[in-house]
Amino acid sequence: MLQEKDILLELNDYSITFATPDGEVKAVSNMNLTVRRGERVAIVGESGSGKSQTFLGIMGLLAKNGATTGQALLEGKDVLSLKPRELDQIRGKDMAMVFQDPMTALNPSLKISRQLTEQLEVHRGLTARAASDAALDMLKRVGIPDPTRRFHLYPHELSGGMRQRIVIAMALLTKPKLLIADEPTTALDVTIQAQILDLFNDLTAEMNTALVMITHDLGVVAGLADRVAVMYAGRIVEEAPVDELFDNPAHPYTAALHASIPRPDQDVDDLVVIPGRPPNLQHLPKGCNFSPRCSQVQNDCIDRPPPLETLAPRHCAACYHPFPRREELLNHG
Ligand SMILES: Nc1ncnc2c1ncn2[C@@H]1O[C@H](COP(=O)(O)OP(=O)(O)OP(=O)(O)O)[C@@H](O)[C@H]1O
Repeated sequence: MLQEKDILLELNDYSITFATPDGEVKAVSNMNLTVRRGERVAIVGESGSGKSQTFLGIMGLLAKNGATTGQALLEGKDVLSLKPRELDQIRGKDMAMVFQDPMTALNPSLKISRQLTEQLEVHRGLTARAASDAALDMLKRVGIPDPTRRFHLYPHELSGGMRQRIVIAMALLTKPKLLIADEPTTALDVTIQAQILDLFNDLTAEMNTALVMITHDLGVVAGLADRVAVMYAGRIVEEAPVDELFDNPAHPYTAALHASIPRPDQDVDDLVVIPGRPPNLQHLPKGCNFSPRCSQVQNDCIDRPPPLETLAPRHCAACYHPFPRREELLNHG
């Protein structure tokens, strides 16, 4: 049974809209999600499904034309209702975000040393000396070779992989309770990607930091997350522990994503592609957002959006006609 003290983040009926000259864009619709302390949750979906905006909204970093409704409770406190100064206190201390491009977080004109120590002095009130020791120690932990020398370099003097390690060090320095990683390895080459993902795993586990990993690639979440939430056109369509999601995908969109993961023994020509395109967020379908592309669509799917319902312990899907569980299929021959 999930106890209140175990819950770190709770989204309740959380929505994001953007006002544009052509009308309202509904980027995130009525989202409910819980992240426990120390848990690793992957948020998976195609480009434009609302993954990044969901968490930018929680961090108070939406574009000016964006607005949120509902609640985002961090340790019971609604971060959506905080004043900018109060949010500043929490951001960087209790929750931090790492992006695909490390340069979004680094100031090109400041040495690494300054960028790392500044927040320790501001948020933790450390002396310059103590902040410098702590920052150097963190550089060692994120695997920066020769950290004392690199400490005094500018960002452009480092490789992309090194810069991303610096950003991770920066995000973890204040020991946040929640770390949001938005496609943190997409810009890096494959070997470095694996190292960086290991680093996220090891350090967040060591600090009991909850990790939200945003990715478009369902193929990378095994081993990286405890639980997966699949998003489509601004809604969570399925949520389950990672093994359960792979063994028993219930939503036709998850099943299609699953089938489109390239396998080593497969020809490129045999890759499954989901036909059609996601809906326009200004004119969402009346029923299920996936219904225009869904292979299982029936009349009720077109009438009203399916609610997220529990199918098995900790496994929910928003579908009127979910795929049966594997054991049900076996029992029925
Ligand atoms: N300032 C804005 N004004 C209008 N629409 C916006 C604005 N910012 C984002 N959007 C829209 O919100 C939707 C969700 O975007 P979001 O970045 O969350 O998608 P995503 O799933 O993270 O995809 P990606 O991986 O491409 O970033 C997109 O369709 C995007 O066009």
